[in-house]
Amino acid sequence: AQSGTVAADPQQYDQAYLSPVTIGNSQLMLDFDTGSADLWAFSNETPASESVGHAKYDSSTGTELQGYSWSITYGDQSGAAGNVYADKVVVGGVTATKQAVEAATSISTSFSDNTDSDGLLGLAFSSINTVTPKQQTTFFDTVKPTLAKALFTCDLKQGNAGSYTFGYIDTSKYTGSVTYVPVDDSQGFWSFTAGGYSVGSDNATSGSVGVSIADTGTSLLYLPAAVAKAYYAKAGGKFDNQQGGYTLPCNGNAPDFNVAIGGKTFVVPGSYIAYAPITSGSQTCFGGIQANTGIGFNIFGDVFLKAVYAIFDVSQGAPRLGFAAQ
Ligand SMILES: O=C(CCCl)NNC1=[NH+]CCN1
Repeated sequence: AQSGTVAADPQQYDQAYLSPVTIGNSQLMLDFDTGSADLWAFSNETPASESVGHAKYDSSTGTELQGYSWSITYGDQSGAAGNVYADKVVVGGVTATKQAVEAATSISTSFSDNTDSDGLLGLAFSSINTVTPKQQTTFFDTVKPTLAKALFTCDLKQGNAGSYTFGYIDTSKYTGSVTYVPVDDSQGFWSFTAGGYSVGSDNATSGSVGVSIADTGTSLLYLPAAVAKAYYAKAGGKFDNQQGGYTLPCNGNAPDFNVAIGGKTFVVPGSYIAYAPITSGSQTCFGGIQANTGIGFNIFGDVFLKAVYAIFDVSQGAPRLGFAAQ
């Protein structure tokens, strides 16, 4: 049975985390994304003007799936589209011999401009894979039958290399016990229900955060408008239309955000919520917590995930998420 581990290297401000992946004879840095289900890469089929500075998948090692195509748009309105190949994909020693690899023929500017990232490796449920006429499986779903345990884990860190594992849980990566919650995969996401919250030292949680997805592909933590408002009222922040979200002082006094999941309280340090100066050198920071207005559910992105050890587990039949403090 297979198992393995791969580094998750943070970009500036932990905006995304990149992991080395071998596809055919190409070595690329991909953004592992539990909020989507396509494995796509810059490729020899990507216009040169859109792929400056990126490593590219050389599709000559693959078998083209004739007439297949893909097209994806993400929550932040970025996107890409292209053709499909079957090729060997290796992640941390775990091998998929015939993985659907989606070669980009067009890519939005936010991906072209981010030269650290050579594509995405989707880890949401294959039910939202965009390949047509025949939907394809994610890397995790492809290798799942060969894994020692049908699960993968995510150990992201603030400003330091973390890791993803496939097929095993690294018990040295967390403290205390793991709290498991049921996952509703009906929309293709790792969706769970978060409970009460509190701000700063008062640890008695109140209110209810609600339906949320665990999404490594999203940088920030998107919460109900009322929860975001309550946080920034205590953090001395404000909603800044010009910045398009809440901002707060970068002065190191931001309060922690505490949220109950499965009856256990998890703490997002205030330092993660003073996310990044709005412009270089500014004493005003863009907030790591923002309102989920227009999304329809909460997104527990990297600002939350780098505070915990997360286990994406389908080994019990029904999918579940495990969270532990790190
Ligand atoms: O698209 C989403 C949000 C799903 Cl609700 N997350 N994944 C991702 N990948 C690139 C930007 N965002």
